[in-house]
Amino acid sequence: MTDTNVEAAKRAAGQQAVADHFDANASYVGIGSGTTIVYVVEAIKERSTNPAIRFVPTGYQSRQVIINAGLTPLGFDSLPDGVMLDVAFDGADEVDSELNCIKGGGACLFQEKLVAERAKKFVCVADYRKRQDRLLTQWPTIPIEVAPLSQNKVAAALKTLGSTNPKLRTTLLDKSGPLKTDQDFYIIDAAFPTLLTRKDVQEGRGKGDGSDGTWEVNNIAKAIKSLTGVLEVGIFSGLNGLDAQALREKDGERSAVSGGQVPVAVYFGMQDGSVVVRTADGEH
Ligand SMILES: O=C(CO)[C@H](O)[C@H](O)COP(=O)(O)O
Repeated sequence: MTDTNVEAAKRAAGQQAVADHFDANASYVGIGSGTTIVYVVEAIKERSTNPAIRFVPTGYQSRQVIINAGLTPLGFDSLPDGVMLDVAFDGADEVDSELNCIKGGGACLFQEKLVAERAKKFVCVADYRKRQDRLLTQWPTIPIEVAPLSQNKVAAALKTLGSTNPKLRTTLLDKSGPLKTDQDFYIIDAAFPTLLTRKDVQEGRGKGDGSDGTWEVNNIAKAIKSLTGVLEVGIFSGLNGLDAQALREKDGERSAVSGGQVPVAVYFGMQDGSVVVRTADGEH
């Protein structure tokens, strides 16, 4: 499989995700980071007719992609109070059968989570390499954004949680030192054994709470997030945006405080040119 085929798979995923989830009358659209999102923006550009539409980026690279496409960016902190994004699109490093994702391969996880949670619908686009049953199957580590001062302390705590080799991410030129995120924080990439899904725990494949060496996705995300010095964890888990929104509306609360981190759908561009769509109901 050549790089050209991987790029074709990404483009096919982006085109179909936009065809299914982008409404040309939308007012606010979240745009994530990475290489696949470029194809989403390309497809949006072909369809967008509303001159007042605004695109909320998840970091520097994402903002540049929006601007280079001739679209108008809007900072997350400029969104009007109480307004949710109509939809947010983003890439993923790995996706499990319950639609939990690992993100942060491009070091943008904090703003990506802010944007995903602010969207009525969060949609992911990826190529076939990211389509797995469990997280940490092919993608090796959980990216974690940490305050520079806390890096040693967090790395030690990650080892006690069972991470074999938490590593500070450096720039491509190793000698230039630690990579800095858009928040001027560091990234620790922490290897753990393959993570269990909720179903795995229900079916007795492990306790999933770390006590027997197994971790379920939501449990490890919470355990890492609770460490002082951790800004955000590159695991997107829990309820999806539509479920979270339905719960808020049922409870009579329509605020834009928190949507879901889990996509309602993930579009995987496949090696044969087709696109597989994974939702809570399965794949088609
Ligand atoms: O989380 C991300 C950046 O932090 C990206 O969305 C993720 O790494 C996917 O990137 P790509 O589309 O290049 O595979």
